[in-house]
Amino acid sequence: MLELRHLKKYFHVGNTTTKALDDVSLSFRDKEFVSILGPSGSGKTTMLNIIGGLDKYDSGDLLIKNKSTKNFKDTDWDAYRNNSVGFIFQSYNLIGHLSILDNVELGMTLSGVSSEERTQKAKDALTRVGLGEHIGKKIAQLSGGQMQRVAIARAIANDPEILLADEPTGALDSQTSVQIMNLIKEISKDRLVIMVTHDEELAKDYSDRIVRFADGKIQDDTNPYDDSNRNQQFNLKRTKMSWWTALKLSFTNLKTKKGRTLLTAFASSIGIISIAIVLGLSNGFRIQIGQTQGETLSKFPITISQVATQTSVGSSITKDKSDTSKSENINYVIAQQDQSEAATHANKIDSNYLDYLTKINPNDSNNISYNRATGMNLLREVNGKIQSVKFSTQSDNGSNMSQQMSAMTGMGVSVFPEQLDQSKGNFLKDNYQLVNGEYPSNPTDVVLIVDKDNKTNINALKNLGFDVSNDQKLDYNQIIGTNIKLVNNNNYYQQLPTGNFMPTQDLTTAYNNSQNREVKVVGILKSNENSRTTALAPGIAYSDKLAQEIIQDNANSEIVKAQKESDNNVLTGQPITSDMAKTQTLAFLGGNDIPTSILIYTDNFKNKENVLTYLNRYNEGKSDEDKIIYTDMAGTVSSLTGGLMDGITYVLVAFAGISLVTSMIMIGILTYTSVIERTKEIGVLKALGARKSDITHVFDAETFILGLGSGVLGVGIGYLALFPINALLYQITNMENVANLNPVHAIILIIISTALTMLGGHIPSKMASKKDASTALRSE
Ligand SMILES: Nc1ncnc2c1ncn2[C@@H]1O[C@H](COP(=O)(O)OP(=O)(O)OP(=O)(O)O)[C@@H](O)[C@H]1O
Repeated sequence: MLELRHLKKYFHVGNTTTKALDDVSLSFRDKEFVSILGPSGSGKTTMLNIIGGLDKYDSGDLLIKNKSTKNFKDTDWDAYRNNSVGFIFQSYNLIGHLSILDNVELGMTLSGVSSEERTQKAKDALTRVGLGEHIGKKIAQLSGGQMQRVAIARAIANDPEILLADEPTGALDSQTSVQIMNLIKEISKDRLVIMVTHDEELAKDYSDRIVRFADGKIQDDTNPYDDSNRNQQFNLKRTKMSWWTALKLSFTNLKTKKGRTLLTAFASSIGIISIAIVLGLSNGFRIQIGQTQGETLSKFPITISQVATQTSVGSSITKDKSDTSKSENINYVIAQQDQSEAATHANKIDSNYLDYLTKINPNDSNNISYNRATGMNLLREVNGKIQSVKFSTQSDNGSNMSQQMSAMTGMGVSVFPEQLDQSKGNFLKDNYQLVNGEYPSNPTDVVLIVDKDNKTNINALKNLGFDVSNDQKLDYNQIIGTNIKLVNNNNYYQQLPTGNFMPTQDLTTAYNNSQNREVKVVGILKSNENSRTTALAPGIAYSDKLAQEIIQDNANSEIVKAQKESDNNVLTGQPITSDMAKTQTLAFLGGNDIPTSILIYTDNFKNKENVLTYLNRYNEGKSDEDKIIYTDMAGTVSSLTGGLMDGITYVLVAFAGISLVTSMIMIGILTYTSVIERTKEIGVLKALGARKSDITHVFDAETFILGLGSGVLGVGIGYLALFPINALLYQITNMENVANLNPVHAIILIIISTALTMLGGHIPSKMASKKDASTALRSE
C-alpha cells in the first residue's frame, strides 16, 4: 500500500540543521493499525505529514501502491490528499464558522460529490462516530471528545484508504480517549491507520504494530512488512472547488465577524460615497448648465449680417507688439483708420453660402432664422374700410422705407426660425406655449407674440389696424382669425406717366384681387416659463417661407424690373448714390432674395462649437475679402463655463478617487489579517485536498463580497445623501433636484469598488494559497 524508501527530510534554520527524517524505510499493509511512538522532536509528525502529502521529502521516495511520487505535481498531491487520505489532528482543526455537517462535507465538496450524496455520506459518518443526534449543533457547542468525533467523521466520510491521526487523544481525558481509540480501532478494520502518539499504553492496547522513532530514525518495528504485492493500481480523481463553495466559505466566515465586516464595508464605501456625490452634483449641474445654455444661447444666436464687426475674427485685427516702449525716439505720426471703421466687413452672402448653411448638421443646430428686407404689401378690412397695414413695431405710421427696413433687421426680429430637420422638434412648440388659437401650420399663418404678462407691443397692433390705446385690453378673439391680404407688386403698385411707381389708390380693387395671398393670425404665443427665450419680440411673427414666397412673386414684377434699370428710386424719384443703397431698395421691393442677416440657434456649447467649426471651414483658403464673418456674443463666456465645470469635476473625482485607493489598501490589510487568522483553515482545506487556486478563490470570494458590499453601500448612502444636499441647494439657489446620480454611473461605481477591493485583496489571497500546509497546521 505505502512504502517509504530511504526518505530524508532536513530542516535548516540558521546554521543548525535538524534531521527530522534521516533515511527512513518503512512499508505499510493495506489494512492495519500502526502506532508511531517516540520522544518529542523525533520526527513522527514530519513523517505523518509527508505520508499525507502535506509536506515534501528532500530525497528518497514515497511509493503509493507501488507508484513513485517523485514526479508528483501539486495537483497530484491535492488529489491524493482528497481521495486517499483522511487526517485527524490533536487539536481537531474544525472550521468554526461552518456547521457540523458542512465541516464533514467539506472534503467531498472539494471533490465534486453531488450535494445529496455528500449530505448522506456525512450523516452516515456522523452516525457512525455516534454524533447522529448532535448534527444541529454548532461546533462551539460541542465537547472536546465530540469535536474529535466530528473530525473523525470528516476524515472517514469520503471513505479514504489511509487514515492519519496525529495524537488524536492528546487533548482528551482518559475515558474519552478510550472511546475515541475504540472508534479508530473499528475504522482500522477496513483501512490503513497510522497514528502518532506518546501514549505507550494506548499504542499497545489498540494497535497491531508499533514503530519506534528516535532522532529521525526507526529504532524498532514490532511487525515489519515486506511489500511484495506489485499489482496494485493507483488512480487519482482531481479536485476542484466551485466558486459557490468559495463564496459560501467566505460568507459564513464574514458572518462570524459581522461588526468588523460592516465597519470595513462602510469605511471603504466612503470613497464610493464621495465619488457618487461628486458625480451626482456634477451631473446635476451639467443638466442645469445645459438648460441655462439652451436659454442663453437662443437669446444669443450666432449672427451673420451683411455688415459684420470684425471683433470676433482673431486674424483680422492684429496688434503691433513691437513699438510699445520707445515713444521718445519717434519723430513721425501714423495715419490710422478709425477702429470701428476698420472693424466693419461686408459679408458677401450669396446663394452658395445659403446652400452651405442648409447643410449644417441638424443635430448641431436645427433652427436658423433669416431676416430679409422684403417689404410686404398688406391690406386689411377694418370696419368695412380697406386700409394698408404692416408687421412692424415702428411707431411711424407712414411708409418710410428706411424705417421699415430697419425694423426688420437685428435682434427682436419677428421671423421665426426655419428647421433644417423637420423631424427633430419644433422651435415654436419647444420654446413657446400657446396662449390661444393654434400653432402656425402654413407659410401664411402668422402669430402674435406676447410677454409673460400677455403684453404685446402697441405699435404692432396699431400697424395691424387696431385702434388701441396704452394698456387697453383686447379679447383673444379680436386678434385670432384676423385676415390680411398680401398683394403682389403688380397689383399693388401702379406706374405713373413719369415712369415712377406709387401704391395704388384703389385699395378695394387691390384687396379683392384673386391673386392675393391670404395671411391669417392663427395664434397667440408666449415663451415657455423654463425656456425664457426671447428670440421673438412681442408683436407679429411670421415664417421665412412667407418672405420667400413674396420674393418669388415679386422677383419679376414691373417695379422690380424698372428699379433694376434705374439709378433713381422708382418710388421717390430720388437718385440712388451707392450700390448698397440700390441693393437695399431692390430687396425691399422683393427683387433680392439674399437675407440681410442670418441667426443660427444652438442648444449647447458643444453644438455651437461644431457649428462655428463648420462656419470657419467655409472661410478656409478664402481671401480676407471673401470671408464671411459671424458674430458670437455668447461664445467667450460659454467655453469658459464648460471647461471650468469639467475641470472642477475632474479635480473632485480625483480627490474622491484617493479615498477609493485608501479603502483598497484597507481591504488589502483586512484580507491579510483574515489570511493570518484563517491560517489553520487554510491548512485544513489543504489537508482535505484544496488546490492553491481554491485557497485563492476563498479569499478572492471574501474580497468580492466586501467590495460588492461596500460598493452597494456606498452608492446607497450616496443616493440618500443627495436628498439633504438637494434640499440645501434648493434653499441656497432655488434650483430643484440639482444633484442627481446617473444609474449607469452608480453601476460603474459598484463594479469599480468590487474590482478595486478584489485587486487590493488579491495579493494576500495569493500569499494564503502559497502557505505550506504542514506549517499552516502547526500554527496556533
Ligand atoms: N517547519 C519546520 N522548520 C524547522 N524545523 C522543523 C519544522 N518542522 C519540524 N521541525 C523540526 O523537526 C523535528 C521533528 O519534528 P516533529 O514535529 O516531526 O517531531 P515529533 O516527533 O512529531 O514531535 P512531537 O512529538 O513533539 O510532536 C523537530 O526537531 C522540529 O523542531
